[in-house]
Amino acid sequence: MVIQAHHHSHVINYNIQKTLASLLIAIVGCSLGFVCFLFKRLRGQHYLLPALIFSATAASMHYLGMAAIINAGDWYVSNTKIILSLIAIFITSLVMLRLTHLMLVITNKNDIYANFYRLSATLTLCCGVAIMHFLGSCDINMGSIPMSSMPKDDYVENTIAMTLIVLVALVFLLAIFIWFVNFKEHLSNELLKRELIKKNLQLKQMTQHDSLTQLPNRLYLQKHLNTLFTNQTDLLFIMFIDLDGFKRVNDVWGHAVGDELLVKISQTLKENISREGFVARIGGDEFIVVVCQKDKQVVIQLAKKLLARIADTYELSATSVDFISASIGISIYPEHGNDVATLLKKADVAMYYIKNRGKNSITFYDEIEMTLPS
Ligand SMILES: Nc1nc2c(ncn2[C@@H]2O[C@H](COP(=O)(O)OP(=O)(O)OP(=O)(O)O)[C@@H](O)[C@H]2O)c(=O)[nH]1
Repeated sequence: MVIQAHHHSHVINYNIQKTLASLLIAIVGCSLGFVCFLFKRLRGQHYLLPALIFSATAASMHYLGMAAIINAGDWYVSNTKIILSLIAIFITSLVMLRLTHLMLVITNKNDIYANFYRLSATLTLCCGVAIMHFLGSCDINMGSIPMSSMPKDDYVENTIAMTLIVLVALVFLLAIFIWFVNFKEHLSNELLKRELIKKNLQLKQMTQHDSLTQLPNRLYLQKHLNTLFTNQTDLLFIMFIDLDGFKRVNDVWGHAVGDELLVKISQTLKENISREGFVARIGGDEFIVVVCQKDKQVVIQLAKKLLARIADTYELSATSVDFISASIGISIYPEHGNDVATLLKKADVAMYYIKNRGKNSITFYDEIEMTLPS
């Protein structure tokens, strides 16, 4: 179009193959650049590759288009100007992509900022293409080549051919635009879907975990135990751990310090259980440890280790605490029951049995020694 706008003393003709090739490159390159940009956008802000594709496309289109002019006369462009034109189109492509990204992340597309970014992105790309065009063709001298010296089939009459080419290009661009609008819709749906999945996961984490210690809560424990019951071949040991003397920490140093201690004890339990079992917090200073083991002695050793670790000294922000211990009652699946409520109740009864006999110890549930509350 710009070449057409020049005032020439003669008719300019174009090599049809080269002209079509430059249009094809423009269409394919722009589509590829946008697809690459939009897919990258899903993963992060990477503009480099799409900007390279856009600038390579614009440069190929421009220089191939120039080469398609049959009677261009002397045409020479210095290396410096070629390099400058490439830098200009690359930088403007980067800026255009950044502005497009800013526009796309605004949810309300009629927002004044969204319109500002949309307009700025368009103008930036127009400026980039214009700069590249003028830098890349300012030294051209439209000479006149006598028509009679050209093979007849090698060129087409300027006006009709160019009109046809521009019309075909417009149809292609319209198709790409419609595809792009649909794709944007698909993209925002995809982003919304991801956001929804993330929020659902957060919600699940919140409903199934204790907010203070981030340990699984009673709900999660119940689900976990039910899953274990269906898949379990070994014995399952359910340890009911209740801290001894915890209330004193709250009473003397306040709830914040008590919270701090609970977090530390949770970490201690997690570290000492690691992959041997599962730890949950089901109440104030009550924890459950589930261990899948064939050997009862191993479980006794583990429970003793937990007692020793819990009785460690804790360095807290306000004080150090060295008087905490724990009472641990243990029930066994399937010996003591095969549902969560019964097994937790029996482990709880065993734990109270210890509490009433001096605390800081472990015991298994015993049908004869202990009585279940009715
Ligand atoms: N800081 C803090 N305290 C809590 C939380 N939940 C419950 N508590 C407190 O924990 C205490 C638990 O009571 P107890 O188990 O009777 O206290 P204890 O001193 O360990 O008593 P024994 O088990 O008989 O040794 C209560 O004072 C509750 O208010 C919590 O999330 N944070």
